[in-house]
Amino acid sequence: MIELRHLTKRYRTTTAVDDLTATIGPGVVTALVGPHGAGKTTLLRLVLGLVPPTRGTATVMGRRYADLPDPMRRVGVLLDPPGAHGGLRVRDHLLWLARSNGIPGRRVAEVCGLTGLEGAGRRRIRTLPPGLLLRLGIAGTLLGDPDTLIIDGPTTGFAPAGATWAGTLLRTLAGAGRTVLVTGRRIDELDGAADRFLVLNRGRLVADGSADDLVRADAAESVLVRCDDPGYLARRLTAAGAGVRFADRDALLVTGLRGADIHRLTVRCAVRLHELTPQHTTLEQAYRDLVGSRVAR
Ligand SMILES: Nc1ncnc2c1ncn2[C@@H]1O[C@H](COP(=O)(O)OP(=O)(O)OP(=O)(O)O)[C@@H](O)[C@H]1O
Repeated sequence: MIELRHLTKRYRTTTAVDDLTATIGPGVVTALVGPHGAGKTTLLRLVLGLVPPTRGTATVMGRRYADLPDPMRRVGVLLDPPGAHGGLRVRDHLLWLARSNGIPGRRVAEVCGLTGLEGAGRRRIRTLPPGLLLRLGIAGTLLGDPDTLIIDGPTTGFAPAGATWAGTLLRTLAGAGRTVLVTGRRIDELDGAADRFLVLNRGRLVADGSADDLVRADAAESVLVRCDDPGYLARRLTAAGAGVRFADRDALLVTGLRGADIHRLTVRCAVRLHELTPQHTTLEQAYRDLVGSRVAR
């Protein structure tokens, strides 16, 4: 269980994390998603005590990470792929990691089995392709059999098969009762992996829910409108406080007003309506609507 209470981190001119409150519980994979600079890494660094908060608290199982006894057995952390010891063989890297944390060497074979690295134990780390490096990173987080896993970008930059593999493993680990927190910039890459999304934009939590919740919330607010004078209607809708953009040359996508209100307005300003359809959006579109045009590739 990870608890964030009014968590805030200000750098000189930037509020990287802004008054964030959330509980990240066991049994599901929770994904922290947001574009470049949204504050994801800062949030993880705050949880791990690598930077002090300006305000608020972050605890793991009720304690600050720095106060956890034997943290590697409680929290498995992967912030960067393990590239630093490129000359080491996979098995030796994991053995070194286990021994330096008081974990029995037999765990190495177990975590290699869990992550599909059985055949790669003798390979040198610098020869591993990104997908195997990710597996090695995750294997390292599992050595201490922790209740909580924090993994930065497990699906970022990998081929779809690698992202699917990571998603399936993370779901299995969460299904066994662990708390699993992952991050990413692209929500579509995490769609199969995560049960719950915390969407971060400019340091603020702008949505919290399942993929279905996010899609439903977005669809409820968005209506496609076709009429004989979209430019004029767009101005009237904007004046009425709606968000309006052109979906194509003669269709408007309207947010902030319900279909019935839009209909009333078209009658009042004598615009002939051709179509008024609440939108069934995609997760990707819902995410774009939440974070604006800042979605990174
Ligand atoms: N040490 C620092 N000093 C000053 N500003 C910082 C520092 N670390 C992060 N920031 C700023 O805080 C904001 C959030 O950055 P952060 O790295 O947490 O975002 P992110 O969501 O992880 O982005 P990315 O996906 O690009 O890694 C950015 O505006 C960044 O420039």
